Amino acid sequence: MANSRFGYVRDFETHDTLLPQTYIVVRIDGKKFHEFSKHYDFAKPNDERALRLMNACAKNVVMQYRTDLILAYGESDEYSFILRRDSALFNRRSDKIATLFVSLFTANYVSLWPKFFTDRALDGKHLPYFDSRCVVYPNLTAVKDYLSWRFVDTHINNLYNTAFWQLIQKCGMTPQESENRLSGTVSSEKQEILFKDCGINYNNEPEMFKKGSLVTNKGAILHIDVIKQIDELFEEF
Ligand SMILES: Nc1nc2c(ncn2[C@@H]2O[C@H](COP(=O)(O)OP(=O)(O)OP(=O)(O)O)[C@@H](O)[C@H]2O)c(=O)[nH]1
Ligand SMILES: [Mg+2]
Repeated sequence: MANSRFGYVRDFETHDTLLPQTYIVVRIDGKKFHEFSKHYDFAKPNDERALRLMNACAKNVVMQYRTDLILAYGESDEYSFILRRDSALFNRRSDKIATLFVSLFTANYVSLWPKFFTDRALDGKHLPYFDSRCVVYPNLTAVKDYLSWRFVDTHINNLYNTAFWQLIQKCGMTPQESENRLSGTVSSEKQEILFKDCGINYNNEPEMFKKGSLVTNKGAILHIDVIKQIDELFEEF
C-alpha cells in the first residue's frame, strides 16, 4: 500500500486475535432461512436437496482449509467448522477466519445451487446469505460438548419437526392442533405418537435427517451417532 498523508487512518483498525492453544469453532447460520426455504418451496421439515447442498458447500470449505480443520458438522441452515488447537490460520484473526469461511461457503452455495435445485433458479430478490462467528473452547472436553450440543439439537429439532409435520400432513391436523398434541411430550412419547397416529417408525427415517452431517478433514460426509463416537472423532487432537 502506497504511503500518503492519509495513511494514518490505518491505525484505527483493530484485530481480534483468538486465544492461542484453544479450539476455534466457526459457526455459520443461514439468514432468514425460514423465509428463504418457504420461497423456494423446501420440503417440510427436511429438504434433501437443501441439506445435500449445505453438505457440498461445507465439504469444499473443509477441503480448502483441511490442514487446519478437525471436522465440520451441520444441520438445517447451519454448519460448524472445528479448527485444530494449534491452528495458525490467518494468525488466528477472528474477523479474517469468520468472514473468509462464510464467504467461501456462500459463494459455493450460489454456484452449486443449480446442481441440487435443477428446476428452480435463484432469483436476485431472494439470495442466500449467512452470518458467521468464531468461538474458542479451551480444552477437548468443551469442544466435544460443543459438538454433542449441536448433535442433540439436531435430534430434538428433527423429532419434533417430523412429528409436527406428519400430524398435519398425514392426520390432517391444523398447525395449532399438532402443536397442542406434542406439547409437553418427551422424546419417547413423540416417537409413539408418530408410530400410532402416523404409522411412522422414527428409526426408519433417513440418517441424514436424524443425525445431521459430519464432514471429516478428508472430505467424507457421514451421518453418525456423534455422541457414541465422540472420543474417536477427536482421538488425534
Ligand atoms: N422446509 C424446510 N425448512 C428448512 C429446512 N432447513 C432449514 N429450514 C428453515 O430454516 C430455519 C432455520 O432456523 P433459524 O436459523 O432459527 O431461522 P432463520 O429464519 O434462518 O432465522 P435467523 O437465522 O435468525 O436469520 C428453520 O426454522 C426452517 O424454517 C428444510 O430442510 N426444509
Ligand atoms: Mg438461520
